[in-house]
Amino acid sequence: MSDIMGKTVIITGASSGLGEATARMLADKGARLMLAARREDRLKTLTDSINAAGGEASYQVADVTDRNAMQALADQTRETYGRIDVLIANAGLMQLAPLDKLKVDEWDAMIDINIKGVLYGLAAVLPTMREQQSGHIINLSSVAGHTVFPGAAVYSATKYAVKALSEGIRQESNGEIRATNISPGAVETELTDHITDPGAQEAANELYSVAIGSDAIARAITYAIEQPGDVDVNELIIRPTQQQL
Ligand SMILES: NC(=O)C1=CN([C@@H]2O[C@H](COP(=O)(O)OP(=O)(O)OC[C@H]3O[C@@H](n4cnc5c(N)ncnc54)[C@H](OP(=O)(O)O)[C@@H]3O)[C@@H](O)[C@H]2O)C=CC1
Ligand SMILES: O=CCS(=O)(=O)O
Repeated sequence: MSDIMGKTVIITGASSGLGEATARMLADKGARLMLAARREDRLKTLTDSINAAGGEASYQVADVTDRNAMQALADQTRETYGRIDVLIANAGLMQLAPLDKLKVDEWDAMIDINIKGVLYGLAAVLPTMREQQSGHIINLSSVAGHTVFPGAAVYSATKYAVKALSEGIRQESNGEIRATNISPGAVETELTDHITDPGAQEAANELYSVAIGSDAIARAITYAIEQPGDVDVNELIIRPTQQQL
């Protein structure tokens, strides 16, 4: 199976931003979706809207930091659709602040969601993909996974880790699993809403003054999925044309 029609796709972090935009685009192209996040009201609204428009979507509430919940998500996807073709490990948290502020709880949360969340998703779907001898893991890294800037050290560390995981999956794929690392720059979503440090918020407002829309990233993810099965798009960086960082 090489294009999108009929492919079963799990999207974590589907309740807003990039996950929601990608869900809508893939549904339009005939993917069968399992949408996951913590906010059930958002997931239900999105799922109903996709199904009402003739698409095929289900949802499951799942916290990516809970390994059992991620396994249950994969199990439910198999039960609903019979297979798992693509995992989009998109759920993420960005809490920028200088290291001196010692926002250790925020460091923990970013490490848990951005790194362990990606790993728990991988652990949940990999056995099924091996059994199928095919699958596609799409991880959301960031421009911050390619460069570091003041206030972003811990967020960057998590996104460098995501990039390393994507490359590791590629190298160990044994020709069965495609691995795509997506690195967006500033995109208009709820991502910056979780910054608690006023100085970092101000810097983020400046960086995000040139932000582009979520559809740009949805198109990049769609491009990676719709390639023929022997073509593995490994790395895409998508920035606003006006972004300097
Ligand atoms: N927007 C941007 O400029 C950029 C974004 N990215 C990355 O893209 C990804 C998506 O972010 P974006 O759409 O922008 O931001 P949003 O804040 O809009 O979306 C984040 C999503 O992650 C989900 N999420 C957060 N924590 C958890 C958790 N513990 N368990 C399950 N789901 C969780 C949220 O859902 P809920 O709260 O309902 O659980 C939400 O759906 C992130 O990995 C981010 O780092 C990378 C570079 C740039
Ligand atoms: O992940 C966030 C995008 S940027 O700040 O690194 O450009």
